[in-house]
Amino acid sequence: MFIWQVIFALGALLNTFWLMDLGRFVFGIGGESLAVAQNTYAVSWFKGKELNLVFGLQLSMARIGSTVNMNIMGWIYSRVQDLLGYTGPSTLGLTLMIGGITCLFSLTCALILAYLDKRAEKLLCKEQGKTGEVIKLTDVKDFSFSLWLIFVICVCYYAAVFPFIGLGKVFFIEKFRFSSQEASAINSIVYIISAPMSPVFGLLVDKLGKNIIWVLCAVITTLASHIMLAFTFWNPWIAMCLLGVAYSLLACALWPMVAFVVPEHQLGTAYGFMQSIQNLGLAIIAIAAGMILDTRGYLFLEVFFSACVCLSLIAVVMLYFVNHLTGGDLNWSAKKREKLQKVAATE
Ligand SMILES: C[C@H](N)C(=O)N[C@@H](CCCCN)C(=O)O
Repeated sequence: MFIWQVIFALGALLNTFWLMDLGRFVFGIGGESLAVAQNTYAVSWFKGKELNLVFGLQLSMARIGSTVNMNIMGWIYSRVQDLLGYTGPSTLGLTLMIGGITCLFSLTCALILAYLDKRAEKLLCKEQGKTGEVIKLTDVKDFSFSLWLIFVICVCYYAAVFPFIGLGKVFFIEKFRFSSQEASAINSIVYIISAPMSPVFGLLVDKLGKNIIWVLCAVITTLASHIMLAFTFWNPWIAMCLLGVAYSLLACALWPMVAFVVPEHQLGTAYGFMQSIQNLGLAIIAIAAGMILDTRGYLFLEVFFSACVCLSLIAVVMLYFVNHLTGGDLNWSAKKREKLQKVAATE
């Protein structure tokens, strides 16, 4: 990602748009692979401990990053412009190079993590505990129905959050007559809420367990928020704050569930699939949402997003029953999980 951020910035410096496109394309592949690795690391180190909190903290860091980026890049661009005395490709290129410093920091952290992970593996003799099972893409055919339901919840839920935020600014300007600045502020509130709230919710889910119930609460709250935005003229800050809280709760409770339904050696494949399906869904839905907006307007768009959340709700309810009927541990309380973990350790 660091290398391709530099290539992206070089593309701007040289005023070569195709090079910028290429840089972003590979950067995107790297970014999602990084997220898969992060999730897998988190599970392998924290399953049975503070896993939901760790996911909450990851999300919080990512959201602090997005918020800082949204607010600081414009300022850096102006400073570079003042320094060079003109606007244009070199100003943009230099600004993007400066932005790349965060990728360098990320790379340094990844190298330190790799070293610590290797060292811990040796100290804890983790190699000996390995089952020798080989990772194959064909593992997909062994994925349980519960895992596929988690994928459906993920794609349908995120479809009503990320593409909505993408079109949100114009929505608030058109429907609520907000100024451009007010619309930007309300549109970023979801990410701003998620930065402090995600670790809090992560801790709560760790202490209480019952992941499916939390996901259910988050999906219902999100549906209420979209319905408010679609059919009422109530102050939209209420709906957007609700959406921010619901989104933070969902992300803390949903992603760790994968660890309960797949064996450890298939975790990377499962998270990789979850993100591929999520991104495919987001790409299709972002195009569909844009078309609906152009041809039918904002009411239809909000109804469309509400329908996506409804599909996600159906999948959560199905997951609840499938998990119950198959004796799955997705909805166990934290106490029960701890008790069974102790029993397993003594056996
Ligand atoms: C970036 C990825 N496609 C994604 O959707 N991430 C989730 C959270 C993933 C859990 C923490 N690694 C998000 O809500 O941003």
